[in-house]
Amino acid sequence: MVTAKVWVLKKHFEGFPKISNFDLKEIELPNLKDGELLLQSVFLSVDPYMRPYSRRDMKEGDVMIGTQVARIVESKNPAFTVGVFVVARSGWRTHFISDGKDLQALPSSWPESLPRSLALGTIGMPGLTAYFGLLEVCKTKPGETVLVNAAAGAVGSVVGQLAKIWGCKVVGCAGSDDKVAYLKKIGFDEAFNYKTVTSLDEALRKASPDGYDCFFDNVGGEFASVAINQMKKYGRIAVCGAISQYNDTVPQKGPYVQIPMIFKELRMEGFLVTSWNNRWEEGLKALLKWVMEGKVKCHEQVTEGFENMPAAFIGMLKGENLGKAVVKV
Ligand SMILES: NC(=O)C1=CN([C@@H]2O[C@H](COP(=O)(O)OP(=O)(O)OC[C@H]3O[C@@H](n4cnc5c(N)ncnc54)[C@H](OP(=O)(O)O)[C@@H]3O)[C@@H](O)[C@H]2O)C=CC1
Ligand SMILES: CCCCC/C=C\CC(=O)/C=C/C=C/C=C/[C@@H](O)CCCC(=O)O
Repeated sequence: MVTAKVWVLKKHFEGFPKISNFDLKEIELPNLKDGELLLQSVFLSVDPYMRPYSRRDMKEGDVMIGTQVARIVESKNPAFTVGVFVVARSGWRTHFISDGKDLQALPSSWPESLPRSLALGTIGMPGLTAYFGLLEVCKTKPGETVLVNAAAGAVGSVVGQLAKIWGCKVVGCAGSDDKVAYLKKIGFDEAFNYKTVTSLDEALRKASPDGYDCFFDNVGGEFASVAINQMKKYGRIAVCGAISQYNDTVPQKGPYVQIPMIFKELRMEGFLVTSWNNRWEEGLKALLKWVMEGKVKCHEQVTEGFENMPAAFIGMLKGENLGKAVVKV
């Protein structure tokens, strides 16, 4: 019998998550039945969506939702062999049993030298979010100017690099000087620390005096209110996330966007990366190629130890991560 460790949501979040919202439990896993697999998590993802989705999808006592890279350690399913690595959506667990239906194998061309944790970030759901958000929502054209916030994160850092590959000028903002330096290192044309600029309006105007053709919004709130007034005519706004609001106990006002939307004939479109589930293979293949060619640089914020999952999650929400936040078990 294998004992799995799991993190459960002990108490729904009120405002910013706290360590006390979580409880670490042990579960004795049964012996495998025919067709089943036993897997061990090697890397687990902590993502912003877990904060709003927990209230919508979970009840207290449930195992926290989430994805992991896991290794097959025992198999009673001829389609899966011991030692193979997959991406699963089994939540915050060290070990789990699967019938194989909900597992995604890493791309067959995944090189041994490439960290498998990237399957949770640049060459995974966040990278695909950037890929489809730019390609299918922003529909960037060469020579256009793209703005992205939370730009040093899992999604934002890929947005900026893909926009560069696709011939755009890229402006990014992030919440620390180290992150701004990183953005310039990976090719952003302009980058600034939104926490220290005296005026966001001036910082955006200085970065691109002619304004923005595309705005890839990961943050929402006040930032969006300011940025929308600097969109060019017929600009496109991809509403990817609103992390500035996930921990609010009282909904923020605004942003009041109607006048610039009309006057500049803007298109603002919310999207979920899961809308392109049937094209994830296409995106992963492209992202893997760009990473191997060195055209897309990756950075991970690795937290060691399953026991530190809540701290890694809270840290990411506070902006302590540069690049994709993952937990190494
Ligand atoms: N629509 C979709 O399908 C998907 C949407 N998303 C969304 O994309 C966004 C980025 O996700 P992801 O790349 O995984 O996360 P990141 O790796 O970017 O980590 C979150 C970052 O958000 C920034 N942040 C946190 N709070 C605030 C705040 N109050 N104001 C401004 N910035 C803040 C911090 O960076 P900083 O230092 O810049 O403050 C923090 O590092 C999220 O909104 C997420 O919900 C992600 C995946 C799929
Ligand atoms: C409930 C309000 C939600 C408002 C928008 C919040 C977040 C947008 C966002 O971050 C969406 C992310 C989607 C991620 C999808 C990931 C899947 O691959 C796995 C989801 C995990 C699971 O369903 O178990």
